[in-house]
Amino acid sequence: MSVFLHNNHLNAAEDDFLYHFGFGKYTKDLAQFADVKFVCTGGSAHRFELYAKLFSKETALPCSENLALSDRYVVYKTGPVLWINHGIGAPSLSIMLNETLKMLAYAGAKDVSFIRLGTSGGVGVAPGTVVISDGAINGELKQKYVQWIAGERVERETHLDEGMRAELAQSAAHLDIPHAQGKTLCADDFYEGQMRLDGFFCNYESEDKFDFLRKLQSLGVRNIEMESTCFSATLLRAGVKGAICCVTLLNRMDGDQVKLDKDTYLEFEMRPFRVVTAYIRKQIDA
Ligand SMILES: O=P(O)(O)O[C@@H]1C[C@H](O)[C@@H](CO)O1
Ligand SMILES: O=c1cc[nH]c(=O)[nH]1
Repeated sequence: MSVFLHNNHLNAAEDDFLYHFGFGKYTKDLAQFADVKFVCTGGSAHRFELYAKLFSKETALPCSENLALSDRYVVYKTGPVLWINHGIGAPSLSIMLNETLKMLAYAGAKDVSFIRLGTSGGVGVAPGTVVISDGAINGELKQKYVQWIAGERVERETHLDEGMRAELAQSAAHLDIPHAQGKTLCADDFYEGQMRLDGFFCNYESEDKFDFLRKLQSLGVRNIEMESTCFSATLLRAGVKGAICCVTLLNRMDGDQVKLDKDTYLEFEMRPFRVVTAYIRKQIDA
């Protein structure tokens, strides 16, 4: 199904400059994105440059240079797969999704799926576990994404594609990568919103934190990050399939600080990549 614009103010004949990518309809031939089938995204620019170049090496698909002309995001293309970082949190992710979805709509891309490859904090799961999300909940512990528009509170449904989740889980199993299925809490900050005790501010006690983590566990939550509700709700609204694959850097039941040595961090960061690229290569048989 085509990615189509949900905005009748945009005129097909007029220019549209995608400011945060640094290019637009009249400055870059967006037709080059017509064959895109997968958009892989996650927080850090360096991670997605690394992923794009590794995927290119493994598949012999050529890797573009960074197609973004701004310093906000990177956009790499390897055949039918785009690699775009989204920064930290829903506001940054929302900008990236809006501009990526417009770019794909202008290009006439069809049957595109988005996958978030990220890091997270585990809730009762060991560090290094790849959590493949079956739902996203917000800070109110509801499966909703809340936007404020015109001073009004707008609630959006969150949803993740069950077929993709199951196939990603199968891919993890085949690769012997420790994985779990569960809901993901999308917090609006890294410290108090995730009930860390090590932020600059902390007005609650340790037992409050553990009460909350146990409550999350009882709701089926297995990890905490900062983009899942915006990611899943925006894609549902756009009519595009989405999945979330985040490795845990720690078990929050055992502490708050991320204290991995560089090699372990890099090995953990490669786990979602290995799971997702095995899944993608099966789809595009590259
Ligand atoms: O994709 P990343 O690794 O950025 O996801 C998590 C959630 C926040 O973006 C960030 C906080 O450390 O990592
Ligand atoms: O604990 C963590 C680790 C990574 N990202 C988060 O949002 N929380």
